[in-house]
Amino acid sequence: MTASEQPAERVPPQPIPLTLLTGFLGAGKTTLLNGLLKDPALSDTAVIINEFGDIALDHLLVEKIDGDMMVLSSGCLCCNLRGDLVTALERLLRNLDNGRASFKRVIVETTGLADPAPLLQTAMSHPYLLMRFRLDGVVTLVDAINGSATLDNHAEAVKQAAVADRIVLTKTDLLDTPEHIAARNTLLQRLHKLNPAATLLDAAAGEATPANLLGCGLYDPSRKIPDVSRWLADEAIAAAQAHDHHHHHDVNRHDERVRAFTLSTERAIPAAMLDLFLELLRSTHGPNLLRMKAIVNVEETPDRPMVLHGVQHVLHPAAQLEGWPDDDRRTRMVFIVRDIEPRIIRELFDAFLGYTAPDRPDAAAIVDNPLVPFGGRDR
Ligand SMILES: Nc1nc2c(ncn2[C@@H]2O[C@H](COP(=O)(O)OP(=O)(O)OP(=O)(O)O)[C@@H](O)[C@H]2O)c(=O)[nH]1
Repeated sequence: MTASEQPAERVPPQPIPLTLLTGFLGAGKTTLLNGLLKDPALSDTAVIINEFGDIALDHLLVEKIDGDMMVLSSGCLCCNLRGDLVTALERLLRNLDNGRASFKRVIVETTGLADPAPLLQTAMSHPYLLMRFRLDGVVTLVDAINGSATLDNHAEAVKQAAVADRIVLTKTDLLDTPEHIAARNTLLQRLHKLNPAATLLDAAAGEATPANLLGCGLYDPSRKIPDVSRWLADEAIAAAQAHDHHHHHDVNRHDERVRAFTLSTERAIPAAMLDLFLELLRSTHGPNLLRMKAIVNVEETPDRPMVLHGVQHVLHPAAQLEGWPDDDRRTRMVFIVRDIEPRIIRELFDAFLGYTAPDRPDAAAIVDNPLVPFGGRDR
């Protein structure tokens, strides 16, 4: 056998960098991802999106240009999600190895409710994944408007900030009063205390570039506050226990207080009705409306659906799409709420669409008197 006939020595493939993109509900993860994916530096990127609840909309809203994309709709943030992530990463590798996909980097966008510790623990300890991927960094987005309230109320948000290599402050362009600016400075101090080693970047200032976000180097928990190592150790124990623990999770339920649900209708909605419905919702339930995402068939523009985003009391300006992303032309509104009974919002929606029951007020009655029985807290 001549040298040229020798079987080529198998060189193990270079581990693929994997970035975890996290941040609380509505912080701006998909917006940032869309921007990043347009950059030629990220043309070879596979994306895994994890959405909370059983109806996923994000995959319709990510303007993916090429490469692989997977959506994991999984509400369970312990064993199921861990397993789903492993399965999704393995599937990507299979596609890569048999030539069905070609990518050099993976970005995992977590749900805003994700506790990052189990995901990190999985990425850092699963034997096969460790061989093929290297955790390149955790990028956490923090909304400058809602960030402080979110840190006060949601332990997941604190963990997301504490484990980050890069913290990106979003929505600083919306800070237009001296009080807002002061609140932003307090938030920055708080984030620095939570995670002194993370680089803080401002999205609106154009700092969230691929060069600043990617290539963080191997993930190093020892550079984080001591809690992070403890969380990861706790997760290692939880992962071991999960082998013996297969329980059924309601994918629309996060905990006792937080849940997701969807409203949908075939009926086109008049723009004025939609505005009234959203305003009433925002003014009545504001802070407990953790997230609202919708694609809406507006009566006046049936071929150009409206995309809506609500984050706590902030209703972002609506965007109009050039066309429907797929054949499904129904209005779909996904809500993630805290301490609100889905029935309350569903009945309000029905009233605005004219689906009233004999014992319930219609839209006019609600608008004339917003204290009719829709507004209450009902856990
Ligand atoms: N003004 C402003 N709006 C932003 C910024 N980043 C995101 N948004 C808006 O915030 C809303 C939510 O953004 P998304 O990117 O969908 O947030 P997300 O974190 O992916 O949301 P979830 O997946 O539900 O957790 C959208 O209306 C965005 O246009 C920003 O820096 N400035």
